[in-house]
Amino acid sequence: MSFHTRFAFRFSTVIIVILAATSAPSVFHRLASISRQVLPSTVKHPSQSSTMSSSYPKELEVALLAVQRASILTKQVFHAKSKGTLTKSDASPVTIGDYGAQALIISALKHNFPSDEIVAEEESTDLQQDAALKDLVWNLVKETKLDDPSAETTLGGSITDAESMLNIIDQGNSKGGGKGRIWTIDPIDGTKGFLRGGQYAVCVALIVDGDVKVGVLGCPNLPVDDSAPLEGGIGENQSDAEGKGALASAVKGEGSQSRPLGTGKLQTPRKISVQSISTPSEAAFCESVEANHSSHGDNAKIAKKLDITKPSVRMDSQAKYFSVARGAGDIYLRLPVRGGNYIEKIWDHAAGDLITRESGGTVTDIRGKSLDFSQGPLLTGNTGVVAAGSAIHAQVLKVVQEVLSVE
Ligand SMILES: Nc1ncnc2c1ncn2[C@@H]1O[C@H](COP(=O)(O)O)[C@@H](O)[C@H]1OP(=O)(O)O
Ligand SMILES: [Mg+2]
Ligand SMILES: [Mg+2]
Ligand SMILES: [Mg+2]
Repeated sequence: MSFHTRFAFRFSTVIIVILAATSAPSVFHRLASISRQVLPSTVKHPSQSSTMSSSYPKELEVALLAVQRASILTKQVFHAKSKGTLTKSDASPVTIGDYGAQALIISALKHNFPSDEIVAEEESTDLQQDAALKDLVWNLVKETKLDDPSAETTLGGSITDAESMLNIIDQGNSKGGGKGRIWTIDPIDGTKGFLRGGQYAVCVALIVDGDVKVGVLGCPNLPVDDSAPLEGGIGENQSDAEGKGALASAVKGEGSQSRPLGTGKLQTPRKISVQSISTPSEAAFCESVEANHSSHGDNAKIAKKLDITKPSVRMDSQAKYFSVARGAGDIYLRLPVRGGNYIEKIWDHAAGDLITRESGGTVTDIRGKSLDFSQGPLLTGNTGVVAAGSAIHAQVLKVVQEVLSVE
């Protein structure tokens, strides 16, 4: 790094510390006031909520609270002018929000389920080499708390210092696979969306013997209202203003739910389901903003063949799965980019896949195979994703296969 770059970076990190210190109380105050205005009904305590009837009650409760707490942290970074962004070796961005959210989620999971394994997106190597950035993440992590002390007690696992925080970030280094209990975490899915002020998601899922059993998605910039229309454009300038912030969850075989994201006690959940359309021509498409993540051209050809007239809505992250699951969108296609060789990661799909299926959707790859989470961190057995309501999935898949010439 040149002297000038280093100076600029140090200067910007100092600014972030100042911004974080001065803006945190107002952000918390605003969040509290949003939850009072928009979220009238709260459950008494998470353990008394509808999570009680679940076959994974503790796992669901901890995952929901962990995502909620991590989202408080990401929202602070979302509002900061500078987000402490680094570029990883695969040229993708990572921010202090990604590191901080991962540390908080892993500490809660390890505290509650010490023998479970974790496959998480980030690792601490770059932070170890940058003391200023590390301190920035540590300041966020140690300050971020749910505003319900009993929920904080449930999560437990408080982190003692910056060095332990690095160690905790690296406890997400399991190789995954098809045996045992494995959590997968994407602390910020859609980091590019996060940076451009669009959609992003905090994602946690529990995979048991290769099968996703629990999935939670925190989407701070999606509307609370499940019936709100999909927001158009390319997902820019979406924010967590009043009425935004939704938390989706599902347990295998038990359906899926949505609730306001909130900042403390879990709010009362509502059941969600895909929209009951029986012909794809009525469907609304969601697709990636990034053209190198999914082929926009092939999507357009498929939409045309299906006689879809509504313009496709572009948004980043697993917010697309959540949108299809609650009937705001109908079809999410993630099609291999021609000439590309990207293999999807489990943390980018596990929670969204389960939430969509538990909402009455079907999720396959372009060959019609279910997503296979038993192969390690990568979805090596799958190519692309086709997610849609079960009533239209077969028709959509057929056209996907025609357009992509899938044998
Ligand atoms: N070349 C790529 N092709 C497909 N997905 C990618 C690629 N590079 C990064 N991703 C991941 O795609 C997801 C974003 O997808 P979308 O474009 O649908 O929002 C993110 O999980 C992002 O990781 P990350 O978690 O680092 O943001
Ligand atoms: Mg990333
Ligand atoms: Mg991701
Ligand atoms: Mg990520």
